[in-house]
Amino acid sequence: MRLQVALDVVDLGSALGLARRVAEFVDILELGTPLVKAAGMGAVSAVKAAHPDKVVFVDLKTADAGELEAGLAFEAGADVVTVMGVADDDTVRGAVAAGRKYGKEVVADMIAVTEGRVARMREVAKLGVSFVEIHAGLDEQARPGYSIDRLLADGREAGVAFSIAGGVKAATIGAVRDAGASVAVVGGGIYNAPDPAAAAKELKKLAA
Ligand SMILES: O=C([C@H](O)CO)[C@H](O)[C@H](O)COP(=O)(O)O
Repeated sequence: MRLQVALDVVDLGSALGLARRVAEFVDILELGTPLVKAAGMGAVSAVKAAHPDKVVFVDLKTADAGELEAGLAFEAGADVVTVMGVADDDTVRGAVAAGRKYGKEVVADMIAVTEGRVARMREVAKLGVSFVEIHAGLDEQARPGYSIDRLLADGREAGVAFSIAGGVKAATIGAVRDAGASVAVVGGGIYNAPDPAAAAKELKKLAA
């Protein structure tokens, strides 16, 4: 299973600093949505230039104009972008069309799809996304009683390639791997750690 770090910081300097510390232990560097909104597509180019050997994942969370938004990120150097799984099918198709044009990948982020999530994951897979991200966002995680278990259950049931995001940490990354995920996404479990590099190293070992 591959390890993806979500660079959920809001300025490019912090993102580059965090990426530099953890890159050797991760497979995928994600520019989180807040970073993209704060720093723009220039941040995509800067991270790719600093880490040409890493997969650069740009969490656009596109909800409309799929081909246009995905194309902007691919032009800037993204290897993978996200489109909202809850978006219109034509938005997903548009992002996928941009991916085909640039020879890059599109992931459907299933954040906010709670009812009928497995069925929707199968639909977007048929629309051509490379895999789905089964995701509980930061607001959902903050609610009392949040558990990653439902994400894992949906992954096991779906029969499509998936990643898991939603507060993954050392205590849960083994269960993410055992559920069959291709990628574990970790944000706070790395950037909030006292030593992000040590946390990433440990997570990589546990993910293997
Ligand atoms: O995508 C994310 C979130 O919606 C903020 O943009 C996070 O990057 C993702 O949830 C991973 O972060 P953690 O949940 O802190 O591991």
